[in-house]
Amino acid sequence: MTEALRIGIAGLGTVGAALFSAITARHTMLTQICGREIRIVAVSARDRGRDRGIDLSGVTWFDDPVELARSGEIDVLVELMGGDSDPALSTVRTALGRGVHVVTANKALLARHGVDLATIAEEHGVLLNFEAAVAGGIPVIKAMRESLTGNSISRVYGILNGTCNYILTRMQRENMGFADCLAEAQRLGYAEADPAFDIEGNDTAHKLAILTSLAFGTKIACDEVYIEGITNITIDDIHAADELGYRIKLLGVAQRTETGIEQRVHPTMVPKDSMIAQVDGVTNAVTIEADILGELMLSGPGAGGDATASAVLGDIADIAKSRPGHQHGPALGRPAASLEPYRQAEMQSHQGGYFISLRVEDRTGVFASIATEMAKNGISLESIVQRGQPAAARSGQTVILVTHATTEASVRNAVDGIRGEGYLAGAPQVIRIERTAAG
Ligand SMILES: NC(=O)c1ccc[n+]([C@@H]2O[C@H](COP(=O)([O-])OP(=O)(O)OC[C@H]3O[C@@H](n4cnc5c(N)ncnc54)[C@H](O)[C@@H]3O)[C@@H](O)[C@H]2O)c1
Ligand SMILES: N[C@@H](CCO)C(=O)O
Ligand code: NA
Repeated sequence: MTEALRIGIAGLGTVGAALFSAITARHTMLTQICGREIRIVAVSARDRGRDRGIDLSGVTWFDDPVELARSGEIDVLVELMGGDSDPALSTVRTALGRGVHVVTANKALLARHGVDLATIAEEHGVLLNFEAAVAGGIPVIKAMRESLTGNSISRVYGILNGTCNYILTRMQRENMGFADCLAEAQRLGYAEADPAFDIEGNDTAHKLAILTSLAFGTKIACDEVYIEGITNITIDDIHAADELGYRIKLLGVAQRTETGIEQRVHPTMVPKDSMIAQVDGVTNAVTIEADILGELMLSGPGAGGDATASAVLGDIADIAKSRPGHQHGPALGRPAASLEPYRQAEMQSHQGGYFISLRVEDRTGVFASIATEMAKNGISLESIVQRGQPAAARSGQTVILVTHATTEASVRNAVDGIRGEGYLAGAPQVIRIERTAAG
């Protein structure tokens, strides 16, 4: 039998410890499937003494993950530390540069340095696998990198952050407060080390930027993603959406338009009967619109130790099954040198429907003035309703509008015009509505 595939794991937190357990528990099965043993020979983490519920006797400990990458003891470096700079960056660079395969779950690192790292992997004839980096356990990287080859993709969108979807689901179902939902997501191992990355939308943006590159064959452009997180979404917004027949989800959307590519992350209203509206809790979903295949939707566990470890393990098994000397597929689905420059479409020209909620003072003519501002900007309304204020506010009204398809620029102009009228009693809430596949 071929020699064992020697694994070094840098990072033994939620994902690293789950991966260690999975490989240890399935040792015999993996050997049979891969035709060679997968053996963890070395690890690195910050705190050697911490109880992780795993047996580290028999593996070499490195205080410094870069030393692990340099050690010569390993065939595969598994990076599970996180962060878009050192030590993750130098650990991965060092491993690839020495001809060691890399598996990582680190979307922040790939979003910023993915093209460089893919180039180094190609130069050294090794694999850079990152299934766990986007939508956790869902095999979306494989689908886009391999199964959809030759398709032209027009749009890819989805729920890409388990923490946010978990928070929005519990707020909607149980009226739970935002902070309590977030604390629970952290306890369950879903959130990033700094959960601001989750709730402010950056984590979704990192994943979206990777998907955009795979979908459109362009260089990764994570700084070009328009980002709004979920921190301004209130239970009142969720209830108002519900009454109108919508759910609010944090979506990442990448779409080809006539002027370039739109990459946007924002809370989004989706019809309650759409497939994506039914995706709840930590579950993620990705929809890909492809010309040969048609529409593909993948859904499954998007975060958590075991779900993520499953994707990492699949990537390791692919390396174990590959044979030395065989050409390895490029990390981003095509040779890094052939990735095209990214061309950004302006957010102002985004087209779609909008939900606009305005807290207004009790004044004669307010309703008519709002309707006039909308008409002035060419916005046609699907509905406009007026209701009393939530209990917290003492007086006034809330006016809720749903628009037909219009442009971002028109909506921003109209809302600015309304602001200028002086009757708003709070910040306007604007939530985009996305066209989605029916359930
Ligand atoms: N938790 C999830 O559900 C999930 C899902 C998909 C991807 N990821 C990604 O997987 C990676 C790991 O996530 P996690 O949830 O296991 O994180 P974690 O915070 O639980 O664990 C991180 C591990 O890396 C080690 N580490 C961090 N900085 C280090 C440093 N400077 N030097 C040495 N060791 C260091 C820590 O000691 C710890 O063992 C991140 O990139 C994350 O974005 C996590
Ligand atoms: N914090 C991330 C982990 C999975 O990438 C999430 O909640 O989706
Ligand atoms: Na995945």
